[in-house]
Amino acid sequence: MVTLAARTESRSAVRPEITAASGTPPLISFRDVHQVFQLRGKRAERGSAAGAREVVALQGVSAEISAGQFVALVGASGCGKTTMLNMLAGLVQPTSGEVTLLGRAPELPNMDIGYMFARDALLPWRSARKNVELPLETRGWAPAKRRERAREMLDLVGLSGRESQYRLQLSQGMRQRAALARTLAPDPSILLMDEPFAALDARTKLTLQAEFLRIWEQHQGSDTRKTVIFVTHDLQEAVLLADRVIVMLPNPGRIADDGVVDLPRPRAEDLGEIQFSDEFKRIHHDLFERLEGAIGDRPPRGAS
Ligand SMILES: Nc1ncnc2c1ncn2[C@@H]1O[C@H](COP(=O)(O)OP(=O)(O)OP(=O)(O)O)[C@@H](O)[C@H]1O
Repeated sequence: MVTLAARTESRSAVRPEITAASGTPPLISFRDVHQVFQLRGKRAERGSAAGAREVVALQGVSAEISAGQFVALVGASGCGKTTMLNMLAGLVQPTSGEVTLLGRAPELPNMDIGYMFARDALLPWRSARKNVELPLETRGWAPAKRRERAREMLDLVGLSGRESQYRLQLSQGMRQRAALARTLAPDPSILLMDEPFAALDARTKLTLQAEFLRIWEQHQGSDTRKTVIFVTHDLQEAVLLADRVIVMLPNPGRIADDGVVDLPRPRAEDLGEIQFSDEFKRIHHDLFERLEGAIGDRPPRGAS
């Protein structure tokens, strides 16, 4: 059943199935979060010409995310998606409001978090294997254990045989695979993914989406399932991968819609077909309408 139910107006009452069980604090909580960045230097000069020396990156953002949920943050450039990830990573403190991870303000560094970016960010002077070993080094793993884990992870993402190659010798798709292996290697329980597949061609993107989902869905229904916050511009990608889609709007950055995607799981093996299914099209269309409605500052068609 399609249940893109929780709309802007009812955002404070997030649907019961996506809130934590009563008595259990949510893993992640944003409470009335505002983020204002002061512009300096040339940006401020440009801004002042337009009458603004600051950017309201987030305004009144509230959301709760339970452990094990796969949440997509979707929206146009500048609506504050990366800022939300950076807050969870402890890189940005909110101007006002509260962000908590297991009831506490996020701290830096947090070894339970894996952060993956749109561009691979592989260190060019390190081989693929050495890149994957990097987060294990910072966590103090012994060299032999690191090597073994890196090989295992590169194998998992289809890069066995490429261990000793460097960034320049790898295609963009291979670099993203290596970056995915590096993110997953220390087995973090929370994955912050900032447009991880945006730089890929459509075919490679679908392959990597499926491989990532296969790895994530292995732990389906167990306590070890990772919580994923997945930033994307691509509504289709959001519906295909996530359990829940939070749609954001810019100027100021805010949540426009927040709903559950009730497509069956596991999906990894059928992603190619799912995107052509009637159910997928219906959810995608519904979300698109809601987004258009929010952009136009008018209720979407069919809303009462
Ligand atoms: N450190 C900073 N200093 C000043 N402005 C910032 C800073 N970080 C973000 N911003 C501004 O805040 C707004 C939100 O930025 P953010 O990167 O979170 O958006 P986004 O939705 O992730 O955008 P994109 O999809 O383009 O990555 C933008 O206008 C951006 O220019």
